[in-house]
Amino acid sequence: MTSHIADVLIPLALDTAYSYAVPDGLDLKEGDVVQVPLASREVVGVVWGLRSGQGGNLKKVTGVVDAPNLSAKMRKFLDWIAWYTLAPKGSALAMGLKLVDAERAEVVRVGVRLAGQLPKRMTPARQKVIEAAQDGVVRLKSELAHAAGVSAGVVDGLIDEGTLETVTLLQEPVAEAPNPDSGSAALSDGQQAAALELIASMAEEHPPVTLLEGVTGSGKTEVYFEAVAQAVRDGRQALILMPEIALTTQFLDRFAARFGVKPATWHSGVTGRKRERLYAAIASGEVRVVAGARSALFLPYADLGLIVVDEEHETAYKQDDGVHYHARDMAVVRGRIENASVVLASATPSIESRVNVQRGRYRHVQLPERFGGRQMPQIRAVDLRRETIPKGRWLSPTLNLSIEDTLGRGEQVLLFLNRRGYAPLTLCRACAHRYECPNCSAWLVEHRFRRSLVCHHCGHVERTPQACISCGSIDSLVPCGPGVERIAEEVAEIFPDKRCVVLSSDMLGGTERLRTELAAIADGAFDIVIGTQLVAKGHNFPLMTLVGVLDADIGLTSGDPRAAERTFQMLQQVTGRAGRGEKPGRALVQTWQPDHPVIAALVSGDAERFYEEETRVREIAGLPPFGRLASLIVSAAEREAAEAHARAMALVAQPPAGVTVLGPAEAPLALIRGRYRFRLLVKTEREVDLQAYLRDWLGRCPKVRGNARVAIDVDPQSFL
Ligand SMILES: Nc1ncnc2c1ncn2[C@@H]1O[C@H](COP(=O)(O)OP(=O)(O)OP(=O)(O)O)[C@@H](O)[C@H]1O
Ligand SMILES: [Zn+2]
Repeated sequence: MTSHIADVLIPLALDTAYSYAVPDGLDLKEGDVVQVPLASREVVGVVWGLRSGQGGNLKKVTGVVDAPNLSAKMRKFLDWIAWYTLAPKGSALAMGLKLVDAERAEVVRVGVRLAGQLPKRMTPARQKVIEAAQDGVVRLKSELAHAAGVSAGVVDGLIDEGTLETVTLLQEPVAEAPNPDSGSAALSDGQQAAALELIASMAEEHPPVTLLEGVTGSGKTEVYFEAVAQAVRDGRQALILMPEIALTTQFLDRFAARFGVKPATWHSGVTGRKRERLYAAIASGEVRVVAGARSALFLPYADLGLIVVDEEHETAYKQDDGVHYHARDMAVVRGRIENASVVLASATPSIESRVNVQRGRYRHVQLPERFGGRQMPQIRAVDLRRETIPKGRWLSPTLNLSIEDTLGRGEQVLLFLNRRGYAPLTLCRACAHRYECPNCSAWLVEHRFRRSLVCHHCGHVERTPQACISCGSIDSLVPCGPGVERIAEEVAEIFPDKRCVVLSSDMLGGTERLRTELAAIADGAFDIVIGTQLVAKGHNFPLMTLVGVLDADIGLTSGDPRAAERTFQMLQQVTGRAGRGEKPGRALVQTWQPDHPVIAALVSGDAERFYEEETRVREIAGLPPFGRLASLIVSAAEREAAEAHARAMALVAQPPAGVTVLGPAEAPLALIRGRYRFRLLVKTEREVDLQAYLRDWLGRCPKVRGNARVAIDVDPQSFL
C-alpha cells in the first residue's frame, strides 16, 4: 500500500514547506487547509504538494480545517510573489490565508414562531408568549421572551410542548448581488467608446492589461463600471482596488446608483465574523464585486474576471513592511494567472505604466476631456521671489486676492499643503535646541491643537513644554515653517467670518469624522478647506473653483529618483479638484522655482511634455523602468552592529556585469524606532535577473546576528 506525504506550507516566515505523513483514511487535496504539529504546538498550514512515499518517521497531519481550499492559481500567485519579493513563502501565504477562526465561527441563529398546538398546561406567562407570537412572525427566542416580558425558559417550555416551532434563520447575505443592468449610465461618446474597448478586450483569449488614462474629472469611474458590469454578466467576479477605501463614500454611492447595491468592501476595518463570512463568500463565488484596499488582492476569488486598479500611480499601493510588494504590479501578475483583464486607471499614470504602453505591453485607452464639456482648470504659478509676504505668513497677496474674489462669488477654496500639524520644526530661541525624536532621526512636529510634539515616523508624543528642556528658558520655543494647522490660523485672521475646515489623516475623530467632513464639503458647508494630500485624491467637490498650492516645491528637493514624478502627479491631482462642477476652476501654485520643468509642465497644461522629459531622464540614468533597483536595509539596535553587517554583506556582493552595488551608506532616516539603518542599493540593467542575483548574493552573506535584520525591497518606492 502506498501512503502519502503532504508538503505543508505554514504561514510563518519560513521559506520551505514541511513534510508530514497523511494518516490512512484522510482524503487530502492540494490547497487544503490543515492542522499539523510544529515543534510542540499545533499550527495551521496549507497543503502545497502531495506525493506518494512511506514517510515512516514523519509526523502526521492532524486533520483538515473547515476553510476554503486554496486554488492552484492562488498558490501559484503566492509562490510568484515570494519569488519576486524574496520574502519567505510562508510570509506570502500569511497574506493569503485569512482563516475562519473556529472559536468565533458563526453561531447559527434560531428563530421561533407559533405552531398552533396549545400547551397542556396554560400559565399566565405562557399566555403572554402566545399573545406576543400571534402575528406568526419568526423571532429570535430572546426577542420573543422580551416582547412577552417573560424569561427565555418560558419560551423553551413552549417549544417542548409543540406550541412554538423553531426555524433556522437565514443569514443576512454578506453582500447583495449587483445588477449590471440596473442604472445604466448615459455615457458621453468618449466614455462609451472607451467602455466598449475595455469590454471587447475582456473577451480576448488572453485578456490584456489596459491603461485607462483620463484627465481629472473625465469620468473614468463610469467607464470602468461598464467593464465591471460585463464581468458580472459573464458570471465572473470583479475586484476594484482603491488606495483609500475607507474614505470612499462617494464612490460607494456611485456604485449603488449604477448597480442597485453597494459593493462588498474589504479593508483593515472589516473585522471579525463579517471578515470571515466575506472571505468564504468570495471563495464560493457568491460575492461578485469587491472594492478593497491592496490586501483584497490576496482573497481567494472563485473566478476573477476583472481587476481595476484605481489611481494606479498611488504610492499607497506599495507595502513597505513585511512582504514588500506593489499591489499594482501584483494585480497584473494575478490577472495573468487568473486570465482576467486588468484596468489601470489614472489621470496621472506612473512612468512605468506609460512606458509599458510604449513597449506595447499594455493597451492605452484615453479620455482627453472632462465629462459634460467642463474645462480643465487654468493653472498659474505664483513666483514667491516676487511676492512680499510678512514673516510667519504663507499666503501671498496674489493668492489672497483670488481667495477673496472666489469667496465673494459664493464659491469654495481649497488650500493645499502636504504637511500635517502646526509646524514641522520647533526650536528654542534662547539656546537653539531643536526638538528631535528620541527614537528616530527626525524633528518632532508641533500639533498645537493637541498641545504636543509628535514624531511622524514612530508616533512618539510628548507634551509641548513650557520651559525649554535644554536651557530652561520660559516661553522661548519658536515654531519653524508651516503645517496645515498654522495655515488655518492665518486664514482665520484674514477671513475671520468664513467657514473653514482642516483635513488631514490625523484628524481627531478618525475615519468616521473625515467621511462626514468630506461629505459636508461636497454639500458646501465650508468656504475654505485646508488639507494635506488626503483631500487631493479622487474627491468630487462641485462648488470648488479655486485651488491654492502653498508650497509646490516641498517634494522636489528630496533625493528620491521619483521626486519629480511624484510632485507632478500630486500637483496635477490637487489642481484637478477645481472646476469639476458647473463653474470653471483655476489654480494658483506658489513656488520658488517657476521654471522648474515640473512646474512649467503643470502650468502649461502640457502633461505630455513632462512625461517625455521625465522618461528620457530615467532612460539616461538607467533608472526604472529602464533598469532595475533593489534596496537592502540593514538595521540593528546598535549602530556598529548595523554598519558591520552591511559592510560584511558588501564584501561578498561580487556583482557581475550589468549589476552595480552601491553602499553601504547610512540611510537618510538613519534611525527609526530605535533602530539604526544602513542601506545597500542594487542597480541592474533591465535584462538582468535581479532576483537570481540577490538570492545568490544573500547565499554568500554571513548570517545575521543578534537583533540585526536585513529588509529586502525590490522596486523600492521609498528611498528613506
Ligand atoms: N456618464 C456620466 N453621467 C453623469 N455624470 C458623470 C458621468 N461620467 C462622469 N460623471 C460625473 O463627472 C464627475 C467626474 O467623474 P469621475 O469622478 O469619474 O472622474 P475621474 O476621471 O475619476 O476623475 P479623477 O481622476 O479626478 O478622480 C463626477 O461627478 C461624475 O459623477
Ligand atoms: Zn520617532
